[in-house]
Amino acid sequence: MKISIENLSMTYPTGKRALQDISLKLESPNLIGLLGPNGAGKSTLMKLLVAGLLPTSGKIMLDDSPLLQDEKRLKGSLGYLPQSFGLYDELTVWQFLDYMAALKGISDSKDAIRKVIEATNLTEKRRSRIRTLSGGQRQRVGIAQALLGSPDLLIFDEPTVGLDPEERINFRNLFSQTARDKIVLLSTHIIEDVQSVCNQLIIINHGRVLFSGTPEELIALAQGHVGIIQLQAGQEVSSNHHITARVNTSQGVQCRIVSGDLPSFAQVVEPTLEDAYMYLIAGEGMEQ
Ligand SMILES: Nc1ncnc2c1ncn2[C@@H]1O[C@H](COP(=O)(O)OP(=O)(O)OP(=O)(O)O)[C@@H](O)[C@H]1O
Repeated sequence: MKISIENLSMTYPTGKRALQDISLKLESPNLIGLLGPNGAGKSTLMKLLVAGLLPTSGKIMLDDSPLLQDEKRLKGSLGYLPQSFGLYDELTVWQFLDYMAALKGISDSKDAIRKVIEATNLTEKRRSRIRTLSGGQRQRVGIAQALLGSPDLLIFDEPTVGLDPEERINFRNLFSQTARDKIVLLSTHIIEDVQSVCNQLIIINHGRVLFSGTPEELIALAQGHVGIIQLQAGQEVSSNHHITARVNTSQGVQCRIVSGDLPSFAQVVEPTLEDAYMYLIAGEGMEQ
């Protein structure tokens, strides 16, 4: 599967320009992390990709036909976990997934449900009513319904919200396995979620694409722009630099900073993915 996003813009009826002239190519197999601060436009992009919203201008091509012309095909090959997902509280996990399987037109639903229940570690909870589940378990049910029928395109809007660290690791592994022959696009605020598993990262801010490439390419952008400085009592970091960590030591305060222009006394260090992300996002307001 190949998705081509061409000059896509979205302005809400309120006049809010959520996306501005976005062009991107997504190809399977690929696990893609969509990163950006609150309000950057991530959910809007995802809703446009699942034809839940119509763009103001531009288009999305699914293989070689326009997405909106081929909505039926899209629905058959799509798994989507929206950011807020209404579950039917009185149904059991199995009943809910059975209902979702029927909506998706899956014929061998028993087998399909069993597979996603196992993948999301819900076997013990399959007969529990959804209202009795914890936040993390409910999130797992949301992920399970998206996986039903093994769709070629999976879109997860903040799938790891509400999951504890162990569950987050399990899900990272699950996304990575799932993406072996599919496109999985996941949005998150948590860099660790994408660090070890995504082969493509897309960073958006203020409705524009700031970066699309591999994690290594993102890190390379920040080379020479991350350093450690030691502050004496009463000394402050200039507002041109962005602090990513601050540790109190016996000699004073040690700060890790990212900056377009590191001070000469900074000890230059290798950037992490988080540093590189901060460099890119904060860079819009930094002196270069
Ligand atoms: N239905 C809507 N009507 C008007 N404005 C909207 C609507 N939905 C989103 N917006 C605005 O569009 C911008 C992008 O929102 P969007 O939800 O796509 O961002 P996001 O990156 O997903 O943010 P978050 O990480 O907080 O979920 C924001 O300024 C938001 O307030």
